[in-house]
This record gives sequence, structure tokens and C-alpha cells, in this order.
Amino acid sequence: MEGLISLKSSPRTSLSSFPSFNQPPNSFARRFSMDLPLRRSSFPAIRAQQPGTISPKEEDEEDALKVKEWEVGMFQNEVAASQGIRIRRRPPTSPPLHYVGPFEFRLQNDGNTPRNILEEIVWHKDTEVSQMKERKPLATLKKFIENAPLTRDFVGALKAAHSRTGLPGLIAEVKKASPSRGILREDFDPVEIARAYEKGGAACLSVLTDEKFFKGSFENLEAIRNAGLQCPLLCKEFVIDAWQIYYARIKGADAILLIAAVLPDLDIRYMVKICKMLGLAALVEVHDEREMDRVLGIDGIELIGINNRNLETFEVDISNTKKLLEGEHGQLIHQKDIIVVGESGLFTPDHVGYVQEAGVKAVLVGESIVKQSDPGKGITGLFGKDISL
Ligand SMILES: O=C(O)c1ccccc1NCC(=O)[C@H](O)[C@H](O)COP(=O)(O)O
Repeated sequence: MEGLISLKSSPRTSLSSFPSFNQPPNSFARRFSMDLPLRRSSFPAIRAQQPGTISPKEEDEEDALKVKEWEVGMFQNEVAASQGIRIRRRPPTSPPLHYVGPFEFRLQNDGNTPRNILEEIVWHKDTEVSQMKERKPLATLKKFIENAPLTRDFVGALKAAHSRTGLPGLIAEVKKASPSRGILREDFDPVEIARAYEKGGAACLSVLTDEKFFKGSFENLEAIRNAGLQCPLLCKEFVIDAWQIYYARIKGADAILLIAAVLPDLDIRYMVKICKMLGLAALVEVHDEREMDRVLGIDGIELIGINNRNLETFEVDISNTKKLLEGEHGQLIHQKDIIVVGESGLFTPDHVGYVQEAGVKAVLVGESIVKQSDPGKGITGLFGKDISL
């Protein structure tokens, strides 16, 4: 439990740190939870051979905490990997100086640089969120939430739009830039774009809040929320910590994105519950069959997004939506009355028709509409008809 204490002050103070301890022990967990004290005391020779590295008591304890923290981080990544999650969380530090764990393990986790863009985003988020949490601790956010206005029914708005038009309900994305496409729109006025989307028939809006990679912001979300629009708002973030859900709620979100490629099952379970508690809808995003399996095994999910974009490689293939809705997955989704959102790479009425045929009742679209001089007219172009009527 010593590790948990040290985690409280680390960038990793997220829900995800805690559930990991509740996972059934695997070989790694057993190895590390049982033999750490043994390992540290069983190599006195190594420690004694390095003059100047033998610390006084406090230094030794601090060192032990660092070792433990690093191991917990690695354990967390191992739990995630056992669920097929390739995205690693940022190691709190590189292996501590006196680390005497298995050489091959150290070697395997040596990489202190992210392996792909999604990992890079997640590692950056770790740092960003830990700084934001210091400025606004959870207890402060909870006080604000007591007085926050009620949320609006995100899922209800999508269902209503679908029944009204017979077409997938549109979540229109307020997106200035992306890692794959760069700047999408130079003259970017988030509130004007949001207004044009609502006028053009969008059921809901998605607002990117990540600054570094998407040039979005929570100020944009707040400004759109305060502009008097009706559309419920999705906070499009890379959530790695429950703190972000509370923050999004305060900034005006009605729904939030949870990405299965980043979050282990237990985190998704907890986070979905937190969303319910706060009156938010959770859009749980998957990209492959394994993620779909995992998410369908979690109770209480009302909304699943199938991303046609591989967030590690940027490859976009809209047949991914069809593939993931075939067979048992499709049946289970139907039984559970889950609304599926087709996400990314949708540019034409044919694309929308294709994913609708595959079974989606909603679509999430950014690039193709945000780039139009009138994004509202962009919606008409996307659907091949005016859906505002
Ligand atoms: O869009 C990206 O380049 C991207 C890169 C890394 C992680 C996420 C990314 N995009 C998030 C999305 O999935 C899209 O913003 C959303 O589905 C809309 O896609 P599109 O209509 O293709 O703009």
C-alpha cells in the first residue's frame, strides 16, 4: 500500500491507479508485490559497492517510494496490455537509479519516448492534468458542481434527430486542427461555427478541448455553452483521470468521450458510473473488435462510438464501422439498445448512407463540415439534403 501513498502526489493520481490493484493478480503483480522488500535487501553487495549511493534513512525511504511508484506504473501498463491496450501510460520516471528488478523487464520498458501519436497525447495529458489538478483540486470542483446548471439529454437528442429525419443524428465537431490534418480552418470562431451547425440541423455538438494537438480549449466549450444554443455538448478530450470528467461538467459538457484504446475496463466502469452520477452521457469509443468485446462486457453503456480512424496510424477506413457491427456484436448492441455513433472520415451522403446501412443511428463529423465556408451548408452537403427542417 506504500505505493498508493506515493501515487497521491504523482501525475498518475487517477482512478486508473487504484483499480489496477483490484485486478486479479497476474505473474507480474505477484512478483512485484511479494518480492520487492526481499529484492531490496537481497542485494546489499551491489548497494555497498557503490560508495556514495548508500543513502541515509530518509533518502533510502524516498528511493524506495520512487522504486515502488515506478513499479506501480509498470504494473498498470501490464494490466492494460493484458486487455490488449497498446497505449502505455507515461512512466513516472525512468527506472530508479538503484532499481534491481529483472534486467529483461527493465530493458523491455526502457522506452522513455511515446511510440505513436495517441501515446504522445496521453503522456502529455498526464502532465497537463496533474498540473491542472494542483490548481483546482477535486474538492473545489465538487463545490462548483453543486451549483452547476442541469445537463441536457445528449442521447435523447440523438434519438429524437434520428426519428425526426430518418437519418443518423449528427454530432457536429467544432475542430480547428488535428494531428493528422493540421489546421482545418484558419478563421476559427467556435461560437459562430457552433451556431451554424445548430442552424444546419446538428443534434449535438462535439467540442475539442485539447490545446496542444487540436488547438481546442475548455474556454471554447464554456463559450459555446454560454451562447444560448440548444444542442447538447460532447467534451472531446483524452480522459485518463476522473478529475477531467468533473472539470468537463463544470465547463458545460453534457457528455464526455472515453477511449477504450487508452482506458482499462475497470477505469471505464468507474468513469461511466461517475458520468451517470454527474448527469453526463459517456460516449465510449472503440476502434477494433477486441475493444468492442471489452466495452460490450461493461454494464450501463448507452452510447458506443466506432472510430474509423486508427488513432495510432491515422489510417481511415469507413468499412471499420460495418466490420464491427457484423454478427454477434451487432446482435448484442441491438439487445442492449445501445446507440452506435459512426466516427471519422465521413464526407458524402454515400458515406453517411453506408454507415447507416451498417447500423449506426448517429454520426460524428468534423473535417468535412468545419472546412466549409458555411459549416451549416456543409451539413446539407454531407447528408445530401437539408436536415434542419
Ligand atoms: O483527427 C485526428 O487526426 C486524430 C488524431 C489522433 C487522435 C484523435 C484524432 N481525431 C479525433 C477524431 O476521432 C475525430 O476528430 C472525429 O471522429 C471527427 O473525425 P473527422 O470527421 O474525420 O474530422
